[in-house]
Amino acid sequence: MLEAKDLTKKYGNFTALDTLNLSIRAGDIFCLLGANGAGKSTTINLFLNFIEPSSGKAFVNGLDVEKNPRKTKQWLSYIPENLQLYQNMTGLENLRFFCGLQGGNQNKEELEALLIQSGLQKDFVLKRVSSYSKGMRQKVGVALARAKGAKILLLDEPTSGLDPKASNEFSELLLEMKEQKVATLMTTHDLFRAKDTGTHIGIMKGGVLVDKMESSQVSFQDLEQKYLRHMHT
Ligand SMILES: Nc1ncnc2c1ncn2[C@@H]1O[C@H](COP(=O)(O)OP(=O)(O)OP(=O)(O)O)[C@@H](O)[C@H]1O
Repeated sequence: MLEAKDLTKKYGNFTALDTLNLSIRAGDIFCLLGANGAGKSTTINLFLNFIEPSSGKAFVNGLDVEKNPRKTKQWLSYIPENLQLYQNMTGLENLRFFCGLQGGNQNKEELEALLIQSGLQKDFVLKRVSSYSKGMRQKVGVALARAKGAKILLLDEPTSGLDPKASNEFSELLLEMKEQKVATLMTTHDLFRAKDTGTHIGIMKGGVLVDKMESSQVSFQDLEQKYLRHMHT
């Protein structure tokens, strides 16, 4: 579970995130929308303890991330917009390497199965990552999250630049993980994906969470209108 309590980040006089209050439970997919510079990545970075809050707190499974950085990171998996993998290594070698860093000891067959379950085509498992599309690299990221058994996913614009099919495949993976009670926080500019995949949607503007809704309670048209109204006021 992820929780923000009055979470605030300031850079000098500038407030990047303003008293955010948010709760994301097991099985939730919370999609955070907002214009460039709205504070979405700042939110993710605070949960990851990459940056310190100016005030307020970020909690992972009830633990303050500032006070328990190692413990809380163990529960999280983070997939950034551009996942950095070793280009000269295969998907399988990358997965083995990064799982090793996480303390994992899966064998070759288990790692291969994780990649295939995460949607990577079998004939790419042993190909160098330099030949992968962005969608394929993201699937390695999902495999890594699965290998870790992470119950919380932090995703920063994971589908930006993916074609609709690849983006849809990524959504399918998120929905599978939702069934396994994974809690997901995903930033995105894709209103359609937010409505289609998210259980909850938040709209951020100027560091403030200006709107929050259950996606089942709004139509796509309503969401689009709400979003545009917030951006124009
Ligand atoms: N180290 C920093 N120093 C000063 N300002 C910063 C710093 N990091 C981020 N900001 C500012 O904080 C604000 C929020 O940035 P953030 O990256 O959270 O936006 P975002 O909603 O993720 O945007 P995008 O959609 O472009 O990724 C921006 O105005 C950004 O310029």
